[in-house]
Amino acid sequence: MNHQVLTDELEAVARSAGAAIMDFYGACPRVKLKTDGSPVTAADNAAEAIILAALAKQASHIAVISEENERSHELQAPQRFFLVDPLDGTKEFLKNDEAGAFTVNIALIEHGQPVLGVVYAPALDRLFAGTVGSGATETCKGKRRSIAVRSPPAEGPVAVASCSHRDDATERWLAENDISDTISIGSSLKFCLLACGEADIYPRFGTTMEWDTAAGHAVLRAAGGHVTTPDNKPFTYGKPDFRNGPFIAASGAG
Ligand SMILES: Nc1ncnc2c1ncn2[C@@H]1O[C@H](COP(=O)(O)O)[C@@H](OP(=O)(O)O)[C@H]1O
Ligand SMILES: [Mg+2]
Repeated sequence: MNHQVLTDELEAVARSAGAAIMDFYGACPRVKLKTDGSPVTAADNAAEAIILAALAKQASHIAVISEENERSHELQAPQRFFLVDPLDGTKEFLKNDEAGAFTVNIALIEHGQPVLGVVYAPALDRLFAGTVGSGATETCKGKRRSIAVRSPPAEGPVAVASCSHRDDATERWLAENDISDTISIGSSLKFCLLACGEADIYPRFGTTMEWDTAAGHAVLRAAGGHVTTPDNKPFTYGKPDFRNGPFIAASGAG
């Protein structure tokens, strides 16, 4: 299937998953703690079931690595696979505040790089989609527009950073790079703010898994940005246990 057609189909899947999440939003769903200490709720599981059923129907020949399906994490990464985080920013979801910074994430990886992805923030009704080579879009309140990264403003770049998982290494990096303007926001929306020209750089030194970053990374690539390791090496997917190392996401082409 053509990548752009697949992206369009995944937008609809992400919307269905987001609608299922919103059924639980504000309703204090029961929280379980996973072995890594991170929370999971019935909303994560409901969204994942919708996405996995849709992928099994539309692209059954492609392997799926999904956050809440722990058996999938034991797979040896093939050359082509989906990465799914049905509810990224679970801590923000549970806060139930006006920021609404939680997302549904679906990405396709080919040869270690994300080639397409969708990120949907149902509480904000912002849906980002990117197909590398064809561009990126944001659909908000029924209106779709093309998006692209911006050149950093003359007064200096604006950074984005995690809200719930800030760490000393990130603070040091921001200080060393003289970046004082930082937006704290949960979930993969950080990549999307770079992709749509609302921010310029996203340094991440704390823990993330590949499903946390793949879809946002795809949207950012499609919008003209890039992600590298802090020492400027390629940031690839299909790593052991699907665990990421530190990275810098930026608006410039790399
Ligand atoms: N100590 C930790 N152990 C495991 N995962 C962590 C973690 N700290 C952060 N994460 C990951 O960071 C994601 C949230 O990123 P952010 O802080 O940018 O919102 C979480 O996604 P989930 O909410 O899907 O579990 C989780 O996968
Ligand atoms: Mg996540």
